[in-house]
Amino acid sequence: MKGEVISTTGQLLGTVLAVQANFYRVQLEREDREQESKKAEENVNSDASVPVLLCTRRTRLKKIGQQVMVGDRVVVEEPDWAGGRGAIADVLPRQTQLDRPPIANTNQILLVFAVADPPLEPYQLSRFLVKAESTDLDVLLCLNKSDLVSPQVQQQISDRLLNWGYSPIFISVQNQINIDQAANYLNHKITVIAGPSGVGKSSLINALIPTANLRVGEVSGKLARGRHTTRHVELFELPSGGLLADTPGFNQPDLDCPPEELVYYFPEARERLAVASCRFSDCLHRDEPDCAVRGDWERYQHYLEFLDEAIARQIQLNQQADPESTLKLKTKGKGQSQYEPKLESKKYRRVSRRTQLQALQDLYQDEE
Ligand SMILES: Nc1nc2c(ncn2[C@@H]2O[C@H](COP(=O)(O)OP(=O)(O)OP(=O)(O)O)[C@@H](O)[C@H]2O)c(=O)[nH]1
Ligand SMILES: [Zn+2]
Repeated sequence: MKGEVISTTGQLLGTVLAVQANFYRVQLEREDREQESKKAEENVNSDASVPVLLCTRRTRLKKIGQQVMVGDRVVVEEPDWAGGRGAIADVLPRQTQLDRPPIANTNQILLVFAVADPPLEPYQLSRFLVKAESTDLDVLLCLNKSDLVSPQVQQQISDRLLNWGYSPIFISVQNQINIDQAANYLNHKITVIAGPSGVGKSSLINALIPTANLRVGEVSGKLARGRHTTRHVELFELPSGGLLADTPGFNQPDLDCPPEELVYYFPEARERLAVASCRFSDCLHRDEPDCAVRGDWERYQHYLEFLDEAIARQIQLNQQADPESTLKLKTKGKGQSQYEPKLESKKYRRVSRRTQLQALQDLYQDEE
């Protein structure tokens, strides 16, 4: 039986597309939809094409504090086919979890940049790439507006990015170039789309999903704000299967990974470390002797700059977590305070490592 593939117990499984107040829009998995349309056939009033149920969360889940996120695969009970309602009874274990935007089970990040208008800035691109790599998800790179540059220029860009460890797909939403090729990479996956403003993200989503109807060419103004908040996340269904997250426009992503991890977010540096090791295991690849990473690769300068930033950030975090290295300010009563020795100095404690999958969060900042 087909249904057995996804559920051995005959449960209804679905994916949460959006969260609206206390309701969850759940798209049933294909096999279930066959069942559903069978049921719908039996019911004269129902619409056989409705694949989505508006669901509540069972009290039991609330009691155990089980959150339901967009992207979650859930067990749906008591489907009311005619009314399009149901109840979420369980959440399947998450494969991945992004915090900003909050999406479970994301497979990959699709970075969109333009080859021109706005011009392709290597440093900015590098930053987005490093941030995306730090999520540990697969990273896809699409370069839009290829209609604006010659094939020779495209080749130059392509050669350069190959040295960075990437094979970009050149697309033109305007001239419908390579859109199908890009779409192929999104099949049956949950993809988060990201990239700077004006590169054509909305245009691309509209080209991939004509029913999405996103506004194009709107400078992030007041109208756009409602949609562009991290709190509102929505997954759009791709016609050939797969889900795409429409995400807010965002600023320069912060690089907040621990400094010692940064190097792994450069594929070309990873390659060096795969074949050789640095003399010191805690090498930050600056001026340490016998470093396997330091060298004449193009983005080494980017690495050094991002490293400074990551170190500065870590120092700042340490200070926030521990403003006095050995003394703690204790407030007593009304405005009285005194320093007390700490029982345990946190001075040398490493900043707790954030889940890598949360690292994208600074990509998506509320525009407020
Ligand atoms: N020449 C050319 N222009 C394009 C192409 N794709 C999109 N554009 C134009 O680029 C501008 C920005 O497109 P959007 O889709 O709004 O860009 P966005 O990335 O969603 O921008 P934000 O919403 O600010 O993040 C619009 O004027 C589009 O018409 C393309 O392939 N070629
Ligand atoms: Zn090194």
